[in-house]
Amino acid sequence: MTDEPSATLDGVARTYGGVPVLTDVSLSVGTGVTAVVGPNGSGKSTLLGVLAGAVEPTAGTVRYRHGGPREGGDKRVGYLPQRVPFRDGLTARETLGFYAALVDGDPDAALAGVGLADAARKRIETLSGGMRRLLGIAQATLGDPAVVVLDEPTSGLDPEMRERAFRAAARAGDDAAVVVSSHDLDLVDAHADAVVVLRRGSVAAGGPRERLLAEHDAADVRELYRAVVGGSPDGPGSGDEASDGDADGERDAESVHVAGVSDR
Ligand SMILES: Nc1ncnc2c1ncn2[C@@H]1O[C@H](COP(=O)(O)OP(=O)(O)OP(=O)(O)O)[C@@H](O)[C@H]1O
Repeated sequence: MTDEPSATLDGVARTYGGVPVLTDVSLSVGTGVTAVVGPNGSGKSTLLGVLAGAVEPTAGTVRYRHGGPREGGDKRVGYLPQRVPFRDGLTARETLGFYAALVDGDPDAALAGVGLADAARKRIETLSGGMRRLLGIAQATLGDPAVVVLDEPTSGLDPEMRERAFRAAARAGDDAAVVVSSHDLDLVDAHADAVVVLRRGSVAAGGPRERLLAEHDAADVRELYRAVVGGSPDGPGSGDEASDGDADGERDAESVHVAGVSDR
């Protein structure tokens, strides 16, 4: 392992139709799991899209240690978008085989890695929502990527499947920089090495989880979130509007190195 970041964003901004969605985001991610949390609409998916090379920033730069998705790097960036259009009719193994052929990956190892080896012959349309998400995580980890970007891999899943999805993400984090957005603060608390709290498109707090908790005198990520954003992502005050005020602007645009490997 090394302290050198796997990916670094510097002054990244993104607007849609002139409306700012990300503003001056600077951060770096390294090996391990970095969780991106924040209210609905705070820019999590946009940030993950930028990291994955699927969304073009309107300002700023993204650098990858091993070369990025558009640079023909020696290690690609794996990406699980919020909605994955897997094709009905194919089995789980056939689906992964298709993606594996694109990146010279091992579909059986990827299936086993997310605990789906026994479901290899099941057709996509017979998989539960949770199994599809796990298959999506397997797809994103094919080909030994240096950076794995998972956009809300647990949304809509039951507690057991959520835990499995995060465990699979954490396993991938042994070798890669795994960046996962989530509203599930308890799982973030249990599995994330580093946390980025987004608020209105800016980094309100970010860094190794233990360090952030100590800095904000928080017992867990839920308390950290409350201290930085106000409310919780799944309760009253979860929206940006509801938490207007005290924290606004104070910590915006902080430049952070989020996945300190030495803090794992
Ligand atoms: N393609 C797009 N065109 C126009 N506006 C967009 C587009 N994508 C995102 N936005 C807007 O940008 C803002 C941030 O969206 P984003 O999906 O990044 O937030 P998020 O934190 O992931 O939200 P959620 O938690 O609800 O998934 C929202 O106001 C959204 O409506």
